[in-house]
Amino acid sequence: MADIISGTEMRAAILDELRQEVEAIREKHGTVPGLVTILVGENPASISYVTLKVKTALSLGFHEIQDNQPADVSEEALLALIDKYNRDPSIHGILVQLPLPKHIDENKVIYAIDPDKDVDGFHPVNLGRMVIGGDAVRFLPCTPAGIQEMLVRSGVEMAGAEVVVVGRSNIVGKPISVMLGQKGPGANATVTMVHTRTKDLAEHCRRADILIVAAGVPGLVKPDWIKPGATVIDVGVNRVGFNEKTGKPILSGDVDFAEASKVAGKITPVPGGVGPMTIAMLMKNTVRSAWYHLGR
Ligand SMILES: Nc1nc2c(c(=O)[nH]1)N[C@@H](CN(C=O)c1ccc(C(=O)N[C@@H](CCC(=O)O)C(=O)O)cc1)CN2
Repeated sequence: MADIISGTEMRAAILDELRQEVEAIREKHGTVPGLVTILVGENPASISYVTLKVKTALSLGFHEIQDNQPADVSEEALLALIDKYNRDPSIHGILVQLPLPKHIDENKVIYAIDPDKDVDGFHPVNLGRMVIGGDAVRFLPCTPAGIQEMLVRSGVEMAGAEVVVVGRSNIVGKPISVMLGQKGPGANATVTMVHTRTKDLAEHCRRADILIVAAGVPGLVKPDWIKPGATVIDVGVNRVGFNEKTGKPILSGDVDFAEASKVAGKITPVPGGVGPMTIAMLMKNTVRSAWYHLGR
């Protein structure tokens, strides 16, 4: 049976490390990292992610502003709000929860965030810095950064490994493909990015020493798509039903976890895998941003 890579346990360790940094910032500068989370509308998944982010930020002692806007807020009003936080010196990180309602141009909103406060790492300036790599990097997108951190902390050898990434989103597939193919520690892999329209998708997956699945299709990857002993990172957090007893959604990954565990060497669960790491990395980026703004 595969070893389970627990994002929940790793998140706890990372948050402990960050708590010490928050203390160091407080002692040195008499202030704390400031994060604003902007939520538009009432998408249940977004509400639950933002609630987790706010709770985590407060548990670390951040200055946290939760700015909720109605679903029909105008694009203009949202851009004005971002401008306000861009100019607020107590705020080091601005997060706009995605997806946004259809009448708002997501790219316009992302571009409006000051790249030096873009703790999501979605602004083209930060994506460009990520592609350049090395010292140019400022904020890595949170889910890919969480995946890389999980691999490093689990002792998975990436240098020379065959990595197959299923999915080509701007949030996960594209950035993680670049990051793991970079020169440097926790990288140097040979990366293939595929998607649900790739011919012989299963065949590509079978070559992977590290298989990263971010397609948003529940149960897409079957056990016979996995090379025996491979590391499988399941990024899918799909809501496939609702548990009336617990009052919580039923979550399923993009990988058939029970069967895949019999073939893989290491595997991440859903829930409790990549998701918690996404939030830990957001906190890490916000602490990093505070250091930058305070002139470390
Ligand atoms: N502005 C952003 N929007 C979105 C991002 C993002 O990084 N920035 N990523 C996703 C959603 N996401 C973060 O916002 C996210 C997804 C999942 C989790 C998580 O902890 N999942 C838990 C289960 C939680 C549940 O009950 O639903 C788990 O996997 O264990 C955190 C954050 C899209 N939007």
